[in-house]
Amino acid sequence: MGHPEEVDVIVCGGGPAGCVVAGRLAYADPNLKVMLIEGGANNRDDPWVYRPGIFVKNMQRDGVNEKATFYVDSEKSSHLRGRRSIVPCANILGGGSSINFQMYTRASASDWDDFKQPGWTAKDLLPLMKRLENYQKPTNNDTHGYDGPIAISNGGTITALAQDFLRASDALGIPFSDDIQDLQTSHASEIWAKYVNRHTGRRSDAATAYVHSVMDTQSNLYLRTNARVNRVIFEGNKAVGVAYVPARNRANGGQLLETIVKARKYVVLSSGTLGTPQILERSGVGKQELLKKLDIKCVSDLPGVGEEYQDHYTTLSIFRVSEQSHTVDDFLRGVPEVRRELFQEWEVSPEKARLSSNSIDAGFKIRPTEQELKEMGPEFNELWNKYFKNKPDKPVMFGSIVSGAYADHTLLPPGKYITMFQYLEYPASRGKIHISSASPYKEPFFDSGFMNNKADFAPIRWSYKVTREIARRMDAFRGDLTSHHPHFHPDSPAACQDIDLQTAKDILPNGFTTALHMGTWHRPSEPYDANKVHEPIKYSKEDDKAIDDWISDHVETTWHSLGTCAMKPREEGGVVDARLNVYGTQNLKCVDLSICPDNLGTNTYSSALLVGEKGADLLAEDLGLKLKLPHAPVPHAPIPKGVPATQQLR
Ligand SMILES: Cc1cc2nc3c(=O)[nH]c(=O)nc-3n(C[C@H](O)[C@H](O)[C@H](O)COP(=O)(O)OP(=O)(O)OC[C@H]3O[C@@H](n4cnc5c(N)ncnc54)[C@H](O)[C@@H]3O)c2cc1C
Repeated sequence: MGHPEEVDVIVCGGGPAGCVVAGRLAYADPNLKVMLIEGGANNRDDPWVYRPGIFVKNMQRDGVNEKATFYVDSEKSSHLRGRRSIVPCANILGGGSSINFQMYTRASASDWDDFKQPGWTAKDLLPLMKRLENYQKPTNNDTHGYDGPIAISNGGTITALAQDFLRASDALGIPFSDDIQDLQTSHASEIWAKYVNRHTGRRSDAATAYVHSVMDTQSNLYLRTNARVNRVIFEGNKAVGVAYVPARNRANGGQLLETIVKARKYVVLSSGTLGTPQILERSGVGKQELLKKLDIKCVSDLPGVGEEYQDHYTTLSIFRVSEQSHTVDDFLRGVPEVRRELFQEWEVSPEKARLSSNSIDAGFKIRPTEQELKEMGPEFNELWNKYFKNKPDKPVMFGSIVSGAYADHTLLPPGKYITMFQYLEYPASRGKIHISSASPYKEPFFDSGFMNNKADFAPIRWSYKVTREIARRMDAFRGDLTSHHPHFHPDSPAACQDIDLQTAKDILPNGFTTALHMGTWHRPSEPYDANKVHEPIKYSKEDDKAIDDWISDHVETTWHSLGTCAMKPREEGGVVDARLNVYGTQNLKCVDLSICPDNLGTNTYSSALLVGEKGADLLAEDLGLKLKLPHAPVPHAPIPKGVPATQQLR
């Protein structure tokens, strides 16, 4: 079917927020013509999307994986000891929800209240949080929903390592809770839920939930993929359409090959935190001086566009575990028989298969004690007093355990691993993104801003220590993988220790070099026994410095970009108002995580969906529509036939 040249609403960018808006509006009124334009490929029925356990593959930067765009810092950062950070971002229909790690968490109530915008308090948003969820876990609070299109469950399996982690966390004063995603809990651990449908074993992505579901039953939702939105077309300051170009500039002698589509009622920008500000600037909405320099006609002078970029920061430390542990290392390494077994298991019974899981089964949210605060230095304490002290629902750090090494296995010795993730939830550092040319094919100027505020070091340092203490108290623990830890002085009591000799013999029982005396390379300890671990490791000032250097060298994105088109007053650098209208324009809204004026303490898929739901409500009001609840039934084709598929390794 050819695409119309004019529709009612154009949604630019098919991430979670864009999918919610396009799907909800099209489903509300079959006579409303809605077009969704997405820069990446269609995700429909792609087994490399819908099988939860293969998610790591989406992060391969090998020139073949097209599901992600990798934003690289334009300049080296002195805060990262001369390194450039890299922020991967989705490039596929469904956006982040088609490639993300599927970890389900939610922001604290005060995060939304802190936006200080009418209609955006946690109380206002709670009904929308509920209407998007198909919550498939037992719970004893009233904040979840059961009839929505997005499935949340524990996935196919929970590893014994997760229980080991929860017991060890409890020993350290982090109590177990049934549900720490109740918008209030800020210091507890839980079995970490996943965006996986427990009945089908599939990833619960936003395109399947909101877009394919509507396209299966109605014909008023037009989907254009592999098409990059170049700019919004204005008449005066009124948005009346968009111009898009092919995702690859490989024809037409390098000239722009624009296709114009008209929008009778609204243009919605949902191209994500790193995409939306670029479209705005190319369209003449941004800082006047920048637009002038690039010869772009200014429609609205908004210096806040592209500023105040935020993320969450991750460090990861890797530990050895016993050979008896169940980890996904051999699957990730590509051991053929293990891979075949797991893929076949998924084809036969996806609802209970190991692949119907991300192997991230447990995690915690934590706040420091008074004593810990004293050790965290003046910069963090100042931030604490301003930001956290009177907001008891805000955690400072998240932590989680992966049952395997989240790392390139070619760099690791044989054996089994767990990875401890430490996530800083409310960094004080800020970055920015701006176009460097009017061409949609030119790389933008990007500064992630990671660690450019000193206050961000102390909480990461603290949580590195906490997760190390947890690992040591786990029954499965067999040492630190020294390459993935700070380089402490060998004489320090904090120095990392690798596997003991028994574990070495378990890994390579017939190896001629197992337990070889080359003492400087392997510093084996006494056999590990978690029952004997009672005292925490003591760290000197020098050790803390080693941790801070390690943070500078290895801190990474948590893939939770937000904040570049903030919803706040125009005179404070705001880009959109509380109804998500772009200041100084008409018929133009931004609906994605770029609109967040402050950080949200959560893995951000839930928040992107929520912003999409709120945006859909606001647009429905503007258009005089009533959204239909529940949403269209979510398709799950092709239904597994109980036989192994042929195209498993592509
Ligand atoms: C690798 C990774 C792992 C993550 N893990 C988790 C997790 O475990 N749990 C969790 O809760 N969250 C996770 N997230 C975060 C979550 O997925 C994102 O916060 C969420 O997807 C953001 O939604 P969005 O709608 O704002 O934008 P995005 O998801 O970024 O979607 C924007 C879309 O717009 C498209 N686009 C961009 N520019 C253009 C253009 N010019 N024209 C047309 N289309 C364009 C992009 O291709 C993309 O599809 C992860 C994200 C990533 C990338």
